[in-house]
This record gives sequence, structure tokens and C-alpha cells, in this order.
Amino acid sequence: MLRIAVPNKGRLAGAAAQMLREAGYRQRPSDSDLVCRDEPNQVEFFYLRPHDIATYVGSGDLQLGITGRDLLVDAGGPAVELLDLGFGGATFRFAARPETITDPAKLPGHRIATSYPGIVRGYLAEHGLDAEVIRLDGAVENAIGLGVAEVIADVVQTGATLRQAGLAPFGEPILESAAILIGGPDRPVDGGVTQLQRRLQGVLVARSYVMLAYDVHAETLDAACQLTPGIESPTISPLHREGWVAVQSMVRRAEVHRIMDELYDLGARAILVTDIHACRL
Ligand SMILES: Nc1ncnc2c1ncn2[C@@H]1O[C@H](COP(=O)(O)OP(=O)(O)OP(=O)(O)O)[C@@H](O)[C@H]1O
Ligand SMILES: O=P(O)(O)OC[C@H]1O[C@H](OP(=O)(O)OP(=O)(O)O)[C@H](O)[C@@H]1O
Ligand SMILES: [Mg+2]
Repeated sequence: MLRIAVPNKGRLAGAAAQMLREAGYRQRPSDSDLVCRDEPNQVEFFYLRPHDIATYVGSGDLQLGITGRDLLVDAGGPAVELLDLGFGGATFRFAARPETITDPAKLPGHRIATSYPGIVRGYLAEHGLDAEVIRLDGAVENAIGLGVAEVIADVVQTGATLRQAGLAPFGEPILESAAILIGGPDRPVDGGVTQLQRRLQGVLVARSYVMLAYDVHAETLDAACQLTPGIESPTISPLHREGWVAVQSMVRRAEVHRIMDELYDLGARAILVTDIHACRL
């Protein structure tokens, strides 16, 4: 049975479980359950602290896991990223009081508080910088006000927490994080693993595309198909009405309204958009 690590709480937990449900997997009925067996799919889900997931997958005890890219980098391998899951986006950055330090080159001699010491030590080593790293469990923005450190390195999404603490980010983001699917370094080619990957890819496509259907005069079909080329090729069906055809094509959700406007201007009519609930390309 395939064994998969899923965040048990925190920012990624709800969205990870939702994505697995959309991919057709059973998820735990209660937030306090730590294991959930999905017999029909032959998968067992283990609900673990997000910071521990790369360790379980890296050791090979679990075959796959969902975690944050920053958490994978912090663990320092050997697990590897397999797929960006399109949620949980955030940056990982240095921040300080703006009047104190604004350049990462000036980090030596400062204390850096963080919940991600692996990322910070990796950055310092890569840039030949020497600074003290202080590991804290969370709420690291308080570390500067409380005199524990002069600099923090933390997850920044909206930046509201930094602003509230009177801090400003500096330097380029250390990394751009997102929720990812991870696997062990020497994954055997396993049918269950490829099936899960394909299903999650299907969810990503279903979320970012819609199905567009419309009727158009055969004379303008080529121009219409240029607007809606689809992923493979649009489906064209004859209509009872002489000289007209029906077209069906997948289009990016973000572009659908612009495309509908342009199709209408071309003379297309009965333009309908429907959600895709699942797909396998
Ligand atoms: N606004 C955010 N704040 C913190 N983490 C975020 C945010 N947005 C996305 N993430 C991602 O969520 C993961 C951290 O999740 P985790 O559950 O450890 O933290 P949390 O939600 O802050 O929970 P905890 O209260 O245990 O700290 C990281 O991969 C991080 O990049
Ligand atoms: O840029 P923002 O949108 O403000 O989000 C980032 C903040 O949210 C997280 O903290 P969280 O609330 O999870 O508390 P924690 O520090 O205890 O993990 C993270 O550690 C930052 O502090
Ligand atoms: Mg947190």
C-alpha cells in the first residue's frame, strides 16, 4: 500500500486535503485523526507536522508527501520536489528595522532569528557570510523587539505581520515557496505513485481551465479556432443549421472572458462556459 504524508495542521493542511479529495482519494473524517486508509485506491495517508514531512519522505519510510518548498529546503534533502501544487504560495525573506540593516551583505555580526535554520545557514554558506542563527518555533517577528536578534528570516505572504512589527524586508527573496508534492531520492517506478501524480496534475488542469462551447459560421471557423486552439485541438461538430458548426475547446479560466468577447465580435453565438471537475490529459 502506498504511504503518503499530508500536513496535519497549519496553512497547508486544509488545501492539501481538499486537493486530494478532488483527486478522488478518501481523507480523514476528523481533524484529529492521524492516519486514514483509502482501501479502493490502496493508499494510506499519514497526517504529520509540515516541518517533519521531508524527513519521513527523505528516509524512504513514506513514499510521497505534500509540504512547502521552504520546508523541503530547510530539511536539507534527500527528498526531491516532484510537482508544484499551485497553492500555499509565499516568499521567504530577511527582515529588520529599516534603520538598522537593509543589505544581506551586512549580515555578519548580526543575530538572525528564524524557524527555518537550514535555509538560513544554507544561504549564509552559499554567500560566504558568517552570522549567528537563532532557532525559534514561531512568532519570530517578536524576536527583534525582545532583543533576541537584530534580523529575522521568515515566511512573508501579505507583509502585514512585518509591518505591524515595524519591520521591513530586505534583499531579494531567499526563495519563492509553494505547496509541493515530494518523493524520495530513489523512487522505484510504482504504479500508485504515477497514478497519484497524474491525478494531482489533472486537478491542477481542471482548476485552471474551463470548457468553452460555441456556434460559429463555417467561414469564420479558422479565426475562431485561432482564439481557442485548445490543448490538443478543438472539437468541431456539424449543426443542423446550414453553414454553421459547433466548437468545443478548453481555455484558460483567467482568459475566458476576453476570449468570449473576441468570439462574439467574430460572430460566434451561444457561447457557454462550463467548469471541469476532473480531467486526465
Ligand atoms: N502566510 C503564511 N504564513 C506562514 N506560512 C505560509 C503562509 N503562506 C503559505 N505558507 C506556507 O505554509 C508552510 C508552513 O506551514 P506550517 O503549518 O508549518 O506553518 P503555520 O501555518 O504557520 O503553522 P504553525 O502555527 O504551526 O506555525 C510553509 O511552506 C509556508 O511557506
Ligand atoms: O506576510 P503575512 O501575510 O503577514 O504572513 C506571514 C506571517 O504568517 C506566519 O505566521 P503565523 O501566523 O503562522 O504564526 P507563526 O509565526 O507562529 O508561525 C509567518 O510566520 C509570518 O509571521
Ligand atoms: Mg506559522
